[in-house]
Amino acid sequence: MKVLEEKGEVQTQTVTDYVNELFIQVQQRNPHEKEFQQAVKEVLVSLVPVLEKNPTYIKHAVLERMLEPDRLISFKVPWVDDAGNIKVNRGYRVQFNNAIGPYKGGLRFHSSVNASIIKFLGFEQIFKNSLTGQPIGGGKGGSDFDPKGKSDQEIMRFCQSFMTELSKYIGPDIDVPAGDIGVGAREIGYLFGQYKRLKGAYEAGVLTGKGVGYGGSLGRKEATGYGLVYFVEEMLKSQGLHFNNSRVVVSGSGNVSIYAMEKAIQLGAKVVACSDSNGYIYDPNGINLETVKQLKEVENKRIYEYVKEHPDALYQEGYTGIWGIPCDIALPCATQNELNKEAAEKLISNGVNAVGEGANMPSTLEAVDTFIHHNVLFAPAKAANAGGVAVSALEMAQNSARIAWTQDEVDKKLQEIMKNIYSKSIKAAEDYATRGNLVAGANIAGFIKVADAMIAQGII
Ligand SMILES: NC(=O)C1=CN([C@@H]2O[C@H](COP(=O)(O)OP(=O)(O)OC[C@H]3O[C@@H](n4cnc5c(N)ncnc54)[C@H](O)[C@@H]3O)[C@@H](O)[C@H]2O)C=CC1
Ligand SMILES: O=C(O)CCC(=O)C(=O)O
Repeated sequence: MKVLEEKGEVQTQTVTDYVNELFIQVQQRNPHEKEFQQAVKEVLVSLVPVLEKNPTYIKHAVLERMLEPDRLISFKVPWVDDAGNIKVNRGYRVQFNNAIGPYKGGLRFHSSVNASIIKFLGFEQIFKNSLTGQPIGGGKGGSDFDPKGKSDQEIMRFCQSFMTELSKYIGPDIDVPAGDIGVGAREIGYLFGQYKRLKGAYEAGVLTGKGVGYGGSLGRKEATGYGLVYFVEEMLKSQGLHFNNSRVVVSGSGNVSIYAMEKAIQLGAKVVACSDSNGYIYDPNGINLETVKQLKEVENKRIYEYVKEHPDALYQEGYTGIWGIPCDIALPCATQNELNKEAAEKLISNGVNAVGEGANMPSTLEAVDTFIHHNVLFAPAKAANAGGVAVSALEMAQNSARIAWTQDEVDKKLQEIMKNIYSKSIKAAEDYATRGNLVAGANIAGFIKVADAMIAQGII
């Protein structure tokens, strides 16, 4: 491909051809991995102006090297259920890129988990982690194990078996997993216990999201949801808007969703709807967060139970209908591709001002284009949900220094990090002629730091 003249002018068409060819290679090398291909496509399109201005990234084959994970580990996870039956699940860890720090990213336990989902998450994590400004590379992992309906003892046995294999590949300076869908403080506790037992050493920094009593950071539980709202507030402010007095719809009712609702309510918003994978609730009086926390964090119940305590609220089966509820701000916080073009159009026709992605890749490519085309303020996941991993990196820092910061100290650092990510993304969008487009800005700013580190470190 003749695009490598470092000093010569590189034609727009040529770079676009180069990027298109790269995408075809990704499709051929990763057939059937539609989520991974989707995540790659969004990034490649954003990077065209960067490659035009800096052909050195093409010369050094930075993208070719970045699109191939350093390694994808897949392993057997045998475990025994309460009835004595032997079960086998598949575990994964993708170690995508460690140019700027140890691999870092969560573990997802959900029946839908496969290589494509783990690779899309790991790929996005490279850019997100770079945006935080902290020394963390990109990784992700998980299993097709579904914790729903499993007893505590079954979950413990599964986690112990999973860690028995995973422990061969991780370490505080190698790869540091954390939680994601289906993995919270309970699972991290079991995983940490097994790692400690296998290594015979207390390596606190090997996992983040630990309980605060044994090396976890105050504020980690809240970090992704709070960080999302801090980011969106910054974006709203640029247009003279605020959460105060706004009407908000938040999908999901897990870790990210609950703390996004909490911070939005603290800032004066009225949150009128949330959901789980079965359906959604609409409460015209504003969601009672204590009830949601009790159902989801304590009792592990379905969201429809909410209406038993709040008779004015309505429950609807199906999770996409939530986007038909009129709101000023929509925060998709459940899972990938939960918001499609049709849902985006519905939100727009109902007058939505802003969308902030708490989940990873919750909007389809068509939905993102629709929001941008209609000038809806749009905060992409890589930037907007980076608060979780950012506080994970703060947890690693506290573990290394053997100190513990207060909730307030952590929260101040989180606010600062989210503001920086916002301004970095806005500036990158402006520098590369995509003014106001945070999708492009976040991809570009995240990419440049990692790409420069890769070039500095040679062909590896
Ligand atoms: N936990 C964290 O720190 C971070 C999580 N994320 C992303 O946020 C999203 C949510 O993660 P968590 O809150 O941690 O998980 P969680 O397991 O605590 O909650 C997930 C929520 O999404 C719902 N859900 C799952 N599949 C769904 C579907 N198909 N339709 C509708 N709802 C569905 C579940 O019912 C639950 O309410 C995921 O995309 C995750 O990758 C992103 C950054 C950090
Ligand atoms: O805290 C972490 O390391 C992981 C967070 C995560 O999985 C994510 O940002 O999607």
